[in-house]
Amino acid sequence: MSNVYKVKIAARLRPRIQGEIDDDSVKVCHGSDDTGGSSSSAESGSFISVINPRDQTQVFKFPLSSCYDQQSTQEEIFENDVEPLIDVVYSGVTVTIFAYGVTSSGKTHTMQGTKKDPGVIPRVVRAMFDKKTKIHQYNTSLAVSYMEIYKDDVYDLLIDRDTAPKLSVRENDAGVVFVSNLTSTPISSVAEFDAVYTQAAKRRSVGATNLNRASSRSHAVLTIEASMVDPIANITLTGKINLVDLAGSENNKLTGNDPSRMAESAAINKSLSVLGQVVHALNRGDSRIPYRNSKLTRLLQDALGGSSVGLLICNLAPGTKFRQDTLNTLNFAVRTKNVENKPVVNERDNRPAPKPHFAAVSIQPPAARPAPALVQAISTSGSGAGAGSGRSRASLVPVSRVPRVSAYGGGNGYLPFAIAGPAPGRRTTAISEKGDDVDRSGNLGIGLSEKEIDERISRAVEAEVTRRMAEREKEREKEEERRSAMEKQSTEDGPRHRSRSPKKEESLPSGVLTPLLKRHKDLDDELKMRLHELERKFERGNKEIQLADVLSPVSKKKTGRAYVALARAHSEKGDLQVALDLYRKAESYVPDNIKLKERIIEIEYAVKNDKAFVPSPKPPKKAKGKKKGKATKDYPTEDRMDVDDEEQGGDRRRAAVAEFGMELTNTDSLKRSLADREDQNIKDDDDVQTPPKRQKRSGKAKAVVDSSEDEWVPPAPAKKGKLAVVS
Ligand SMILES: Nc1ncnc2c1ncn2[C@@H]1O[C@H](COP(=O)(O)OP(=O)(O)OP(=O)(O)O)[C@@H](O)[C@H]1O
Repeated sequence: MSNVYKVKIAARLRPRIQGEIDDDSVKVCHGSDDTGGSSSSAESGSFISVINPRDQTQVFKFPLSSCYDQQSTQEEIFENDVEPLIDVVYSGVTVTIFAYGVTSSGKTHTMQGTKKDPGVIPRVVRAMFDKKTKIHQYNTSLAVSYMEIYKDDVYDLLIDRDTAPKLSVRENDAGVVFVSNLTSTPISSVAEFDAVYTQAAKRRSVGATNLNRASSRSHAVLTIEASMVDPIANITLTGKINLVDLAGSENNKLTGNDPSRMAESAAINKSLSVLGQVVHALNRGDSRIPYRNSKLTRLLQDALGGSSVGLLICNLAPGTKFRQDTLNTLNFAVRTKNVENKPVVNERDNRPAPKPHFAAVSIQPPAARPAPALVQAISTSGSGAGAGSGRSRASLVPVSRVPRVSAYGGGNGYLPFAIAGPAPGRRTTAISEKGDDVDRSGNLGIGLSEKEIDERISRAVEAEVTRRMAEREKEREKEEERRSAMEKQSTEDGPRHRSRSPKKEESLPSGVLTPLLKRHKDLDDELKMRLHELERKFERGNKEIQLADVLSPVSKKKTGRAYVALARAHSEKGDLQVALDLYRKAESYVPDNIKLKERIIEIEYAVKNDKAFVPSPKPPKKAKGKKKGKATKDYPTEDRMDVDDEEQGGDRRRAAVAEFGMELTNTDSLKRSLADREDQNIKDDDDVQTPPKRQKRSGKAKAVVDSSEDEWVPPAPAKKGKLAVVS
């Protein structure tokens, strides 16, 4: 696998604070040193050891690439783990650093720090400006945005608290998640940033008292975006760094009984729990990752299993009362370190887009080229990124693990990773102000109205039906010829052969076959015919089902509706066989429609018995209830299948059932009974049985796995006094 970068994990144990009881049960160790140390290094094989709170003789060991002990400085963390990422940002890649940990474990201290002891954020900004002056081939500009997620709502921290509306998180067709209308303020110096940030940070804390928003109870996301315009190559690279100070997970018992506190706490725990589920699902390689279950994970999705570079700083508190939380945090850390991202360079081609040829109008995948060598250098996965230093436009491939992209190509405006509001002068064409995909109508690529599409479907269906009918007619003629040839042959062959011919059976003197046998023979013939028909239908149906599988629910309904309309028209004209075929096709798209099934039975009966079929009149509009409205929405009045006159249709159906029995009349029943018989054979042969309980049990197992997301579950007991390695 190329270009894979694992999320990097650092852990930092903060010093004991006043009044805190620290029993030394959490230690930072480096290499063979089990006693702790003062520095950390990715190469040292460092780990955190924690004494099991339930069994003091057992020690758990969590190996992580960077472990910082109580004496570690802000500078160390920045230099070891953060500074190398600045170059990654300037290569056009998105970087996300997030601080995770229980309340008061030191997340804000690590990310923000104090004036005297600045943390990651101010250091990153300074480094960004320093680096900017060294990049000469680009015209580089920086911009900042800052938001918080409070009780699963997103607020802009760069605008006045009183006027700050809830912002919506959106995703365009290219899979880019962004915050609609988030302010992005250009900054030209560290001082300018400081002014903006100080103001915003105040808003956050003011919110804690006035508007029921507290900094420690919201997730704060600060984004510095670097736009690098290369005037010679006519491209723009956009690198970003998202600095996320997560709210602390906390024990509800400690938050007090204040209902609003409890609600905050529940929201925090829920979003962090979803974060855990996302990591767990990524580790399991699930096809569905529950990013959408919280705003936090939606916004962080690019950093977890996406196309950005991620660094998770796990903050740990030394106090005994935090021991269980420390284990939870470390458990989360070891899981996250297996999450893989596939970073891409966000590059926009500034050349005007060529006029699209009518036959090739489609949404262009984004420009993405392999992440630069710098990403390789910082990658701990060892898999290496592609070189990609050339400026030529790379092939347009989706690169993230989940089908998602970081840039929007096709000569349109660039839309950066997740957290982005509409900045002035850009991302104008790919995404509208409201975050809607401007090309929504063009999604179909051919600018047709729904009516035109329906008409086209109808025409295509009609043409296909005509073709198939002609085919069937030819087959019938051939069959007829074959049969008459056989008959001729048997007549010529004389009495010996004639005695074995079916004709002979038919010509048996009356009374030799009892009426029962006669009926048996009729049923046998009928069954053969039906089986033959079923086989053909199965083949045909398979194709329809395959097509139905790839259509959206709306398209399925539309196609089903088109078939129903055509079928109805044919049944009115008296072409019952054609109508039947069309109704069956419709069934592939709307398999659960009972009325449609009934209609099929009725027409089958009419065809079989060569009887006329009069479609039941359309029902008068019922002026009540939402329920009816819904049905009408599914099927427009003229086409919908809930139009049967129960008495008329029901009689016919009952007659059909009486005549053929369900096995012969209702294809589903026949299929089912055949399938049942098949199943039974398999069981008899192999004695394979799936106990119904099994599913129940697996359900329970899942519940255990899920619950383990939030609560640390000790691994199988290790030998007393030994280390249990959690990796
Ligand atoms: N490395 C450190 N060195 C010195 N003091 C620290 C360190 N880490 C944290 N602290 C102190 O510990 C206290 C709690 O830290 P902080 O507010 O950063 O925690 P937090 O995890 O952000 O909490 P919350 O989730 O409630 O926001 C603060 O008083 C902070 O100054």
